[in-house]
Amino acid sequence: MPAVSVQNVTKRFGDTVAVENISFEIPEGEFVVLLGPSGAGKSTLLRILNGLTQPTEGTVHINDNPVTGRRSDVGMVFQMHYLVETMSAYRNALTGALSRVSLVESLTTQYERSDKLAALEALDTVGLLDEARQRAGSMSGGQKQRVGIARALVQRPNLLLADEPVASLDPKAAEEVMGYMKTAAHERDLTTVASLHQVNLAREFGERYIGLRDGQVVFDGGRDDLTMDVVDHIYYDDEEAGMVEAMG
Ligand SMILES: Nc1ncnc2c1ncn2[C@@H]1O[C@H](COP(=O)(O)OP(=O)(O)OP(=O)(O)O)[C@@H](O)[C@H]1O
Repeated sequence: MPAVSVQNVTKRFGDTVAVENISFEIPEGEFVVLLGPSGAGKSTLLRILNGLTQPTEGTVHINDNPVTGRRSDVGMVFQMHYLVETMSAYRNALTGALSRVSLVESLTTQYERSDKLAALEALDTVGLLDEARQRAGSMSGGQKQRVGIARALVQRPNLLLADEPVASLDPKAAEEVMGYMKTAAHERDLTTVASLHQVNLAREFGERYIGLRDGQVVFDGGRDDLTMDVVDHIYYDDEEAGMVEAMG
């Protein structure tokens, strides 16, 4: 049974076709990178996987269960970390546990001991155990993003999604954050789908690549198949790709 199964998924917004007849399966534990130019449909696809957006056509299954709405077993890391800046890294990570409780419970939250341990474990995974008490607002962009990953891990997800998680970071911090995300995924055999704009990072951390263009899958393969020609094909139309080639 694949961890994720996407079958003939199309999403239209009025006349705009954001995602067109996409199908793929992801085995458990695979680290997939979504590539594609702006507007290719990456965020829409991630939101469909998370149940935040309903496809116009087609189906998505996670561990054989159809995705029909927001799922608590899908963790999400965003470009903007959305941390509570006045709270500590630990408290922020702990809020990942809220996805499993009802709204009423969350207002009077008494966290379980197992959740507190999970928060500390997750902070350890992202290399921030020593900074657990530090206020999120006083952390660097890379550290904040790592807290965001820890928070998603506390959710105990079956699937981890990341929408351009390092787009606002400098290259060194971006590489560090991706390294921690990969480690976290491997340690937990956690199926991961991350969209990335930086092809070099994608190459370094991805195991499989799904290239989107105009809402369609134009590439699905491993690192060895992700040649420069393939990257050009994903990002540029044929005329542009020819110009890029000619420029050397
Ligand atoms: N809520 C919406 N309403 C209308 N159109 C939308 C909506 N969300 C996305 N779109 C359109 O769907 C297409 C795909 O957008 P999407 O944000 O998924 O692309 P993307 O690959 O994530 O782009 P980027 O890298 O810039 O984030 C675009 O044409 C976009 O304008």
